[in-house]
Amino acid sequence: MDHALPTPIAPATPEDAGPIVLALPKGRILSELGPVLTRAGVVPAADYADESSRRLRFPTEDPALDVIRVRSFDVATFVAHGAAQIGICGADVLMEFDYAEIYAPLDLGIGRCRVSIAEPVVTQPDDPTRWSRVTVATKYPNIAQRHFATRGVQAEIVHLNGAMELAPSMGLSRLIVDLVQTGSTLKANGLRETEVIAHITSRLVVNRTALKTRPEAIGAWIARFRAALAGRDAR
Ligand SMILES: Nc1ncnc2c1ncn2[C@@H]1O[C@H](COP(=O)(O)OP(=O)(O)OP(=O)(O)O)[C@@H](O)[C@H]1O
Ligand SMILES: O=P(O)(O)OC[C@H]1O[C@H](OP(=O)(O)OP(=O)(O)O)[C@H](O)[C@@H]1O
Repeated sequence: MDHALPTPIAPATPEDAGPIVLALPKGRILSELGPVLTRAGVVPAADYADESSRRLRFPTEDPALDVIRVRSFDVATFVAHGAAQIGICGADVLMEFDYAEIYAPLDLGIGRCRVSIAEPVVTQPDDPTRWSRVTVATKYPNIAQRHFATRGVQAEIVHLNGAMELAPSMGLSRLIVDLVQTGSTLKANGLRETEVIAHITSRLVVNRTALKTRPEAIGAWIARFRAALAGRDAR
């Protein structure tokens, strides 16, 4: 499903637009991002990496760039609406929302995991091709629904924001769709991975309208991140 958005109100000139805003996800991606940001020349105020700080918007050493720190899912929302012009989030988030306004030019190769289906180890083997409907606990309702629909199966979604692994044993759902990396969370909760829906890494994302209205600034940031990935220092 394509999420259409109202057209953002463009400033009269790029100069009126203020600093470019880079939306960064707090949590595990942020902890892997440090070296890439440094090589790309993003040097935010010292407290941006301190998750106990209550501040959410940070200046950087470059007066033309500010950083905001938001939840991973919200990076896509800020960028899709043009509130932030660029951002970094997992491909899982992009798959879930499928925002037409977001362009994802760069795979950052961090935050590697997969979106998978899992079921209780004790579940009797069954032939999924014979299902017409199935209950699924997930924080990815669109990904799950689309995936099962391609099999002709109607997914009844139980939408959770975390701890999906508890759902089958507590009678909430037969299956879960969640992120898996080492598999240790599934194992610790008596589940097994039965199918990989997608392999995931983190992406640099940009707002398509901002790329048209401020092509030099946004293009320069894409180039800096590309150089940083290639191991070159942008500064
Ligand atoms: N186990 C994992 N291994 C590697 N990458 C992961 C893993 N779990 C999540 N990710 C990636 O990191 C992103 C953010 O996940 P994280 O667990 O930090 O936040 P969250 O718990 O989904 O967010 P919030 O705390 O806002 O609810 C995910 O969208 C995914 O791309
Ligand atoms: O296969 P593993 O290496 O065990 O990783 C998978 C776990 O990582 C993620 O959770 P996270 O730790 O981010 O916690 P949260 O979703 O509850 O925030 C995901 O939702 C799984 O629970």
